[in-house]
Amino acid sequence: MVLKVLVADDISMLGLQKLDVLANTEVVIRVGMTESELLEEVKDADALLVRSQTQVTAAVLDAARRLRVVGRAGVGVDNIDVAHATKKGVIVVNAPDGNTIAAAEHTFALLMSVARYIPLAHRSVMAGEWKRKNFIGVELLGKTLGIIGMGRIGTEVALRARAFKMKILGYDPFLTEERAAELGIVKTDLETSIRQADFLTVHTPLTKDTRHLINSEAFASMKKGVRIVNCARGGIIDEVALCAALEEGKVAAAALDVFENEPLPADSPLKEAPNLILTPHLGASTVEAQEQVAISVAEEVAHILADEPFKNAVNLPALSAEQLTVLSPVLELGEQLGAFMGQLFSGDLADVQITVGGEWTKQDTGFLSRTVLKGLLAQGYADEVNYVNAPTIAAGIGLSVSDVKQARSKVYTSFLSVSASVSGVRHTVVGTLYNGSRPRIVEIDNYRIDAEPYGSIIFTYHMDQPGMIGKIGSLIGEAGVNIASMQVGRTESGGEAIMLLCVDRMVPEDVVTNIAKVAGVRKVRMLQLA
Ligand SMILES: NC(=O)c1ccc[n+]([C@@H]2O[C@H](COP(=O)([O-])OP(=O)(O)OC[C@H]3O[C@@H](n4cnc5c(N)ncnc54)[C@H](O)[C@@H]3O)[C@@H](O)[C@H]2O)c1
Ligand SMILES: O=C(O)[C@H](O)COP(=O)(O)O
Repeated sequence: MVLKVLVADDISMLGLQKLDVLANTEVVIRVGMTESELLEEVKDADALLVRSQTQVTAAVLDAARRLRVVGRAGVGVDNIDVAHATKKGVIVVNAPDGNTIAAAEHTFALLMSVARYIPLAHRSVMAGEWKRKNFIGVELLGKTLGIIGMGRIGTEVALRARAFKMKILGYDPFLTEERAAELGIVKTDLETSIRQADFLTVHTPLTKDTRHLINSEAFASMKKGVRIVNCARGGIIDEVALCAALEEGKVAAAALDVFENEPLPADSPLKEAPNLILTPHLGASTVEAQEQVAISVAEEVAHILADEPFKNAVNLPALSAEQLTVLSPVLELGEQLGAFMGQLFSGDLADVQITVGGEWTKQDTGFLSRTVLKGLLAQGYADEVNYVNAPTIAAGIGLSVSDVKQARSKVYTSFLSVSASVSGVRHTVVGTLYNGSRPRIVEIDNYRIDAEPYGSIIFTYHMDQPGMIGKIGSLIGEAGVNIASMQVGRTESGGEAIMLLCVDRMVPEDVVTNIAKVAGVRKVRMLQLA
């Protein structure tokens, strides 16, 4: 099958060339599609690449029957319905670092512009005027700059402001005193930054907490003559309140690169507001940034389509290449244990407990529950479930999942235990790795066992009595199926026992039925693992 990568926004060719590593792939560039064109084009797309213009709505995601990844050549993913993508198992990746410097430099260009009215003075000269007195600005030296959001861009803005010898206040819930001291800035609360700033710049994402963070109440508490910049997201600053504050002179000047509605509507009141400088979302628009974000996101998409490790997913926990090298056999064990459990104990699942034990507790095993759940839920959700949506599907069916770490292990150096209530009965499967890389099942409920969790498996619960192995083995042999290995386990002589037979292929249904009829067999299951 030919893979289709649909490019819906203007993305640098230098990046798109990175997709050439994919065999059998068609890159379809359709910039500026209408919504209905997008709904049609996305139907058979395996990947969709966008910037901030294309709205990747729930309807777009629902129309996409094969979509595995949405790649955002930039930072903000507010044009993508990430929650819906997660539900549908579609990975969303962005390019978080590529445009940081471009956005920080554009912020600085706007800070200088609000200090010295440069675009307004330019417009005046172009209109034939020479009004030097109208454009008396202020210096940055010694002024207080308030930065709301001290992430990548906020930090770069702070570093540049230090060169201008500004006093810098930073507000960010994740900013520590140590980090602030390291950057040479003062950590404050939101109100202090807003109240004391001569210049205020916002660098947060747009969330329900940051929408209209800077509103009329905030403007009221600011210094008269404050200058304001938004090069982050439209809507962080309330545009109506900003217009009013500019009209009354509370705000001396402001600059916006981003807007509540983009493109800016022709009748926007922002166009009439005094001392307001507008740029059309240019923060990331440098040659360097566009090349970097395009390369980064195209490489990520290529990795995802080739089933290789990737790192910038916004709807999956991050795993570095080093972590992946160490953890991949553990993750594989998790998925196989989940699948084994899901197929062996069918019924109403509730209350899954995933316990990591021994040496593995020293690793970041946050991803592990996704692999276990993917294996476990594959029984009921086959092709639908993947690492992205496994927790969402689990939550959707009311399955509570707890992750436990148990540093001490009496028996194994490291182990993984999956325990769940199935139709009211608690079952546990324990696995470990042999030689650090070969997954083994070592316990099933109270039975000790040693089996590889792969391929076709026949599993029985039966009475521990002479002749059982021979009878069951004969039925399988008569069906022409080879037995590769056999494991038995019992808790006491003459009690109930288990048998796990790895066979070269699935045995026919009627053979399974005949095994179930052997006297002393209580239950038989045919499992098919990857
Ligand atoms: N204008 C442009 O073209 C352009 C270019 C790049 C990025 N951006 C936008 O700039 C913003 C920042 O990007 P970044 O790469 O620095 O992101 P980032 O994730 O590195 O930083 C965002 C910071 O905001 C903080 N934050 C979140 N909620 C907050 C709140 N309520 N109050 C204070 N701080 C809060 C976070 O803790 C984080 O440190 C994003 O909205 C991004 O989309 C715009
Ligand atoms: O979030 C971002 O990366 C910026 O807003 C850039 O958006 P753009 O890719 O549409 O220029």
